[in-house]
Amino acid sequence: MSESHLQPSNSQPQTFAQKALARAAGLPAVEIGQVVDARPDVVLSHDNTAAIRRIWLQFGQERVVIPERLAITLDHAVPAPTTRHAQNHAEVRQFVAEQGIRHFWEVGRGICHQVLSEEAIVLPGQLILGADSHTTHFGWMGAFGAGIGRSEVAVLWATGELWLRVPESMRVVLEGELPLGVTAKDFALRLIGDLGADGGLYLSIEFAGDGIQRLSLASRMVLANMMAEFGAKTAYVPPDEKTYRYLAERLMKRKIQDARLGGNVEVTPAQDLGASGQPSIPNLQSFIFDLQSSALFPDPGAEYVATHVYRAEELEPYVACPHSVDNVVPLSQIAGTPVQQAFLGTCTNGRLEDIAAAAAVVRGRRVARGTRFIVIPASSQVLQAAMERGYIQTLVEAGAVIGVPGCGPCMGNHMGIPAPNEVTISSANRNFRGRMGTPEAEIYLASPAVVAASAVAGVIADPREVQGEGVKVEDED
Ligand SMILES: CC(C)[C@H](C(=O)O)[C@@H](O)C(=O)O
Ligand code: SF4
Repeated sequence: MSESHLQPSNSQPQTFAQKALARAAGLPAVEIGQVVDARPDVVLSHDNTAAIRRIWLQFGQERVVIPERLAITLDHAVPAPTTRHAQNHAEVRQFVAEQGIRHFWEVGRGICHQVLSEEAIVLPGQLILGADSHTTHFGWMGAFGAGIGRSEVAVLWATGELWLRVPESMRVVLEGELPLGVTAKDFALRLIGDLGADGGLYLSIEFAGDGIQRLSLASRMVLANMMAEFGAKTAYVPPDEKTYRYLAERLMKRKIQDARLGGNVEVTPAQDLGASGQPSIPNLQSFIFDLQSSALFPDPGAEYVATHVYRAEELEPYVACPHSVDNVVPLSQIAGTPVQQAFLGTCTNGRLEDIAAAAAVVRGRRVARGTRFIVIPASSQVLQAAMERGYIQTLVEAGAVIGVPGCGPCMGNHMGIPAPNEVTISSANRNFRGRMGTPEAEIYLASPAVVAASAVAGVIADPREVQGEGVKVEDED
């Protein structure tokens, strides 16, 4: 039952979370703490779709009510490593076919959060609820993304709506420019280290400041993604021209492809390809304009539980030590720790700029004897772009192993499970005991450049020292 009668006046300053949930609930405005019935624009699930289906079947429904809003990827254990996984995938495919789900991506396309971003399935100001804790990811574009449980997803399939409490918000400001070799991952680790893994519990983390706007889109994804490890309900980065352009290009491409495939998506002639076969600029502009109009921004004077301000120049590379993401120390304190495995990938740090950073570090070097370097691009598009730019060749020449786009060993499914007592340095977001399989393994979390530097050094290492002059990687957005 919603409490929508508790409507505040529209004129009070609102946080992003208030605005986004008011929109999703079809209300003019909502109070912090109010419970609303929200209708998400997108409902995400992945390999766990089959398990959700078993819950949903108990409702006795034959058709999900919002098939067009479902987005499903196979990414967590792909290609299927065991018969059990293969059976699970088969069930997911059957569900997709039976329910006529258009937004489905097969094994190898990539990790759900990356794929939905690349396909512009979610747009600024929208609400995405996903059966995956890192659905906070979509804050990179100014969408409200939140992880929910499997039964909640089953309820959404059945009814199209779910109650949510409007969270309180925390404002996190980054001022200035990150020094060479210091990344969004380091900033996220520093924040979580300072305030604890529950420092953002059920909060909406609103990023702000010129330091945030300077970040590449890929780096903004790192921040929003990592906020799941801060206990946050959602995260928000204000969208800008870069965001709109990225999404507009992809949205336009997808709509045109859908129309060509004979789908029921309406594409007006104005949105079709120009005579050259290339999308013409005015059409792209119209998509950009639509995205700008749907974007939501917090009002000045909105209510925050706290504001934390960081000066980018004062940050340095950090590492989260075993066995918790808030066990954070400066890299310099832990450098020299031997590692048997270095893992670069995941929805946190498996993008082109991450692979570029790693390639820049290992170019002309070899992975240390006694250390494996596993690189898994977050998506097939990332893999392709990394091949075109020669990064994959550089990494393979250095002795890295390239895996199929997907989650890989991130949660201990396959493709790089450590042995007991081994140490892994990873670009992922979680390092709790047993995360990659055995509870006896140790996991350190760091930025891609640190992971790559450690792979060639065989010990946790500073990329700025391995590289000599530091690692300057161009913005790849
Ligand atoms: C399997 C899935 C439900 C899980 C999550 O919710 O995050 C996974 O993606 C993870 O990172 O642990
Ligand atoms: S890459 Fe890791 S954190 Fe991201 S969705 Fe997959 S298992 Fe979860």
